[in-house]
Amino acid sequence: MDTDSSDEEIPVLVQPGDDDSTPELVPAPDDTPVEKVPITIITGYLGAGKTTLLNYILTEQHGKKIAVILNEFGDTIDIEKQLTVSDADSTEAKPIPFVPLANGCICCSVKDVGVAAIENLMEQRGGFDYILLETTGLADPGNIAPLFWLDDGLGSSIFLDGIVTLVDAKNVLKSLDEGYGDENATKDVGTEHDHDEHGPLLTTAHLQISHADVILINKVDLVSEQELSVVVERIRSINGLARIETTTKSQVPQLEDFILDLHAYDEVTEADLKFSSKGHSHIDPTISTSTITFPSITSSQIPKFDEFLRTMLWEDTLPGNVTHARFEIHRLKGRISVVDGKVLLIQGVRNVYDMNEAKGKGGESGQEEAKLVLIGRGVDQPAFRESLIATLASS
Ligand SMILES: Nc1nc2c(ncn2[C@@H]2O[C@H](COP(=O)(O)OP(=O)(O)OP(=O)(O)O)[C@@H](O)[C@H]2O)c(=O)[nH]1
Ligand SMILES: [Zn+2]
Repeated sequence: MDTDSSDEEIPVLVQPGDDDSTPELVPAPDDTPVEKVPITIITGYLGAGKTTLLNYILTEQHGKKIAVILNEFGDTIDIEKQLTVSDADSTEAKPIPFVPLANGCICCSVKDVGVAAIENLMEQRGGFDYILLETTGLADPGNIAPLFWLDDGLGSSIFLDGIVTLVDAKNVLKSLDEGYGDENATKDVGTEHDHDEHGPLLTTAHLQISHADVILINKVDLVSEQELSVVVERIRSINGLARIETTTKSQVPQLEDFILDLHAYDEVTEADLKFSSKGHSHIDPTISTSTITFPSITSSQIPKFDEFLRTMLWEDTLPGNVTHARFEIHRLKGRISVVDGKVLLIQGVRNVYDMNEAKGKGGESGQEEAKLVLIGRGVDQPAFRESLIATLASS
């Protein structure tokens, strides 16, 4: 089942001159400015199909030399089998062992996805032009994503292209409701100072879904159509921004639409925000997506808007005199129109955010509605909009 029927028959991207099965990409000479290498984070609960997806990508024609990074050991699935385990206890100091794979791809494995490991990988420039990172099943992508989403340092050679989350159609509801097998599951919102032992359960499955740019609901062969629609609805209610696709054996119809070159962090289009505006739902008790709409702001209100974002994301509170319950923001996207015709694009992961001016003009000058989409816990409170409006109006 395709949950996004708007696009079909999108042509496969072909590298110029690539007409056989062994694409040759010419490494850039040392003195030319090198393009940033995209990294896609592949996350998903235990056994959801991450390794199956990587194997699938590596055998498909995509005209890219992909470096695959696995941050898990002891897995017995195909890719892992090809790894030399000699460096299993020390990946920091030694060069990362690379294993050549089909299609000119390479595979390496690091125990912890540390900055050092990636820098090490980047020294092999020219050897690859895309990085796929498979996280362990219990990883919280909100902790990993900001590592690759920086303005300097690593960010100069790598950019975060997107987060893809695999979901096991058969087990995901159990994971969300019971935190099955999940040592990270918690009922607290926020800090250790404010325990709420009766709050709804926050599981790793929630975190992986809430941070995703693309969600692949895999193993659809194991569920009925009715069960699947319950799963789709639940996931959509948690993350109203992500693109959702259903798969068997992780076989995505188009790699370029769902995995590679998503550019999920450098553009915020109106289409990106359209799903989330279909009203609020409370299907999942823990995480939801909420959209705040408001009129265009003036240039002089931009610092006020920034103050709202900073307070919300860095201080976990809302500016202005509003009362609100605790909240926790995982993902944020916005298009804010300014009356002079500019459009500001906002992107956030946890407490990291970025505000840029859109390259082209938005809609009609000053006519586009401003829209801010929040994904997280407790985001569905009217206080968010009240605080924003009050902060914009303050002097
Ligand atoms: N029935 C069915 N089985 C699948 C599907 N996709 C993957 N599997 C199987 O599910 C098991 C787990 O798949 P993996 O790709 O190893 O999952 P993973 O997310 O990498 O697992 P971990 O790394 O252990 O967290 C394997 O035995 C796969 O063959 C599917 O669509 N349907
Ligand atoms: Zn795996």
